[in-house]
Amino acid sequence: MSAFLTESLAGRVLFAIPKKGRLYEKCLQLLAGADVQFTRSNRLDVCLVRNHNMALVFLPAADIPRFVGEGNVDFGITGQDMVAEADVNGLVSEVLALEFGKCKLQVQVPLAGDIKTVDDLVGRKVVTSFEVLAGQYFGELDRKSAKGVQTKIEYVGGSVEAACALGLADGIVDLVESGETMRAAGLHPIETILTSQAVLIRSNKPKPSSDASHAALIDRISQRIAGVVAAGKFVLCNYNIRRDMVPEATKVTPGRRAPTVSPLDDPEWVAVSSMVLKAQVADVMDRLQEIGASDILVVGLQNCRV
Ligand SMILES: Nc1ncnc2c1ncn2[C@@H]1O[C@H](COP(=O)(O)OP(=O)(O)OP(=O)(O)O)[C@@H](O)[C@H]1O
Ligand SMILES: O=P(O)(O)OC[C@H]1O[C@H](OP(=O)(O)OP(=O)(O)O)[C@H](O)[C@@H]1O
Ligand SMILES: [Mg+2]
Repeated sequence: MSAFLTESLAGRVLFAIPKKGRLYEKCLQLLAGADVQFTRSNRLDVCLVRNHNMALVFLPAADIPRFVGEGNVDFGITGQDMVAEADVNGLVSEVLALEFGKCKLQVQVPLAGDIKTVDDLVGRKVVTSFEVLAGQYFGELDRKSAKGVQTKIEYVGGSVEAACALGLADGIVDLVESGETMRAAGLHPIETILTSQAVLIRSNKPKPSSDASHAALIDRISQRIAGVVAAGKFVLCNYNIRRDMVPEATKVTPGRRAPTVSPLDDPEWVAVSSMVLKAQVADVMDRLQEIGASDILVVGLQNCRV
């Protein structure tokens, strides 16, 4: 890192972003939605933010919990699985679940084979990129088992699913989202160790140079990101309904605090506006129609503050 860059980082809030992989693109979308302006030069893993006293540090997702935990970086985005694997309990706080990067960490074994349960794996060989979590999980099973043996946990950095076919392992512990990788490798899940999604984490050990303005900036950016996440999760539902049906309508669209009810020129009717979970909107529209609502409009949110 050039002396110039080191100097210009001094006094700035540092925000860690996964440098590549599954979480990268979504993180860029969040930063754009939060109006964090920067230009990432080719290959450079640190860049200054133009419109805030902040710099972005692009790091492997697996390293982010440790950097944030040790206070080198003020806050960051990574997977809950990475936080658990880094064993940084008490050193970082999870500020916000980000609703992407959803996956499960599962114990998987060959479909064709003699291993049917995790107990069958006790004393055998398990290959994984999550040696801490797999070690804790099988350590516990080993202790409970009457076999008096230790399950061998071996680390590989990627393409974990190939380990069984290559004769390296009897089972694996790896991430599953669609299940495509697992099925293509002739494996099936026999246990889920944890479920995960991307999260915003914050250091519990602020840098000695941090002051109140730093804490305020971390809060402001976290709130902006929360707004972008909520905008992706909710839609705005507007409709007209007879005034006497408002109590029923409020049950269907309670809103986050309460629905907005506005008078119309016709005294017997009102207009209602309410935030609704995107995942529930079709069902909500059916129910609104059933209770006599009309002109039901659903509008996507570009951004919001919640
Ligand atoms: N298939 C997936 N679906 C959803 N989220 C995933 C998936 N795979 C990984 N993740 C999430 O993204 C995080 C980073 O995984 P990613 O695969 O990007 O990192 P990596 O394996 O270090 O990088 P790469 O695969 O590019 O070498 C994981 O810790 C997990 O939280
Ligand atoms: O259930 P699926 O939708 O198939 O996704 C799961 C796969 O995604 C990740 O791998 P990635 O593509 O990051 O490759 P890697 O093994 O090299 O990390 C993970 O390690 C699984 O292999
Ligand atoms: Mg990967």
